[in-house]
Amino acid sequence: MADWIGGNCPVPSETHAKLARQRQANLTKPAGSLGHLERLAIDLAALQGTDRPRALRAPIIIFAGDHGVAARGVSAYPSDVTVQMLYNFASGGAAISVLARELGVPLLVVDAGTLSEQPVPGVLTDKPRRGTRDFGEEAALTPPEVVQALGCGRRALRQVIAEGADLVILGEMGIGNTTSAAAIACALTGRRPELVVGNGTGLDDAGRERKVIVIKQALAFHGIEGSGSKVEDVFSAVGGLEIAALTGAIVASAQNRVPVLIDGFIVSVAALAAVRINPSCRPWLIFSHRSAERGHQLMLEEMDARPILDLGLRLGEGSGAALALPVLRLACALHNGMATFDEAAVSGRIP
Ligand SMILES: O=C(O)c1ccc[n+]([C@@H]2O[C@H](COP(=O)([O-])O)[C@@H](O)[C@H]2O)c1
Ligand SMILES: Cc1cc2nc[nH]c2cc1C
Repeated sequence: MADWIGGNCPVPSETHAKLARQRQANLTKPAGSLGHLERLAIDLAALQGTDRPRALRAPIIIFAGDHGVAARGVSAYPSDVTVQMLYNFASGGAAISVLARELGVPLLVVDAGTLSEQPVPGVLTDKPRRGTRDFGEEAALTPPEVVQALGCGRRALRQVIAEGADLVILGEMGIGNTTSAAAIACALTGRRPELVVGNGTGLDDAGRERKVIVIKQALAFHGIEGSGSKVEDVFSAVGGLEIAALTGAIVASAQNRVPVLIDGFIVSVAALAAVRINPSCRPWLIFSHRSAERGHQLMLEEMDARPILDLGLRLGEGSGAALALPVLRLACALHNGMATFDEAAVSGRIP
């Protein structure tokens, strides 16, 4: 395992959390009436160590990778789509490209392991190999490939936060990656594949059953049933290059005091792996939405997470996280801009 990944993440500032809680209690509204928005502003204040939290600079990183297991008919789309979408991200036509433009935030796309032979213009290439091996018959990745993929995430993260970031948004693209993510989720939690496996890009029920069987057989083949396996062994057996890169980016972000807005099922599985490797990164994670992918709710429960949105999304690309950014921005605006009872000469709660 990469030596840097266990390095402690800073503890959020309890002093600023306390000040933010006091401020929320003094703002001109019934106590607690802004619900989850209050919690978000307080958490951001503690994470950013400030009286005035903000979510203005929120660069997006998308990690892309291909999956050998896709050859087993576990996705509704062919593997070609992964690289084709990289061109779409770069030329501005993908959902996340539109959202990034509307939000005024930069978008970095990283090829962490697609099948592409050539670099895609406008995309950062940092990949140990082209696609994973089919984990139905061999280990998806070697241990050094896992270490390199974790490092890819850290390098991209460092590049992006060097330009300044109040938080980062992480997303992914990879045909077949819900199969890899579900296998990782099963191996880290001991849950049965039936409970974790979803329809991904749109498999029918027969396809989903095939996916369950592929994962069950792979967990047995690699000896990672139950919940006792180490993350590095799980990544090597059934991992994805973009998923390991996400895990590296999540830990590195927390180590660098930058909160991470987590997207859907795949990014949440990468987050669970990050929390298992380095539990001190957990306070730095903000969960943006509940994906329609079966298994996502279990991941959220596993990390005791409460997502901001629940819109039935299952796109990936960081789209759910990007959509939650305006809520975070407005939570900060309310926290910073509302008048207190004293300032507005409004009577407080009857004692
Ligand atoms: O983010 C999610 O919750 C999510 C749920 C289902 C599918 N996806 C996206 O769909 C792709 C993986 O689906 P699949 O069926 O090919 O495994 C990948 O590119 C993901 O970004 C994403
Ligand atoms: C077209 C398409 C776009 C995507 N974006 C993220 N995952 C995706 C999967 C497909 C199939």
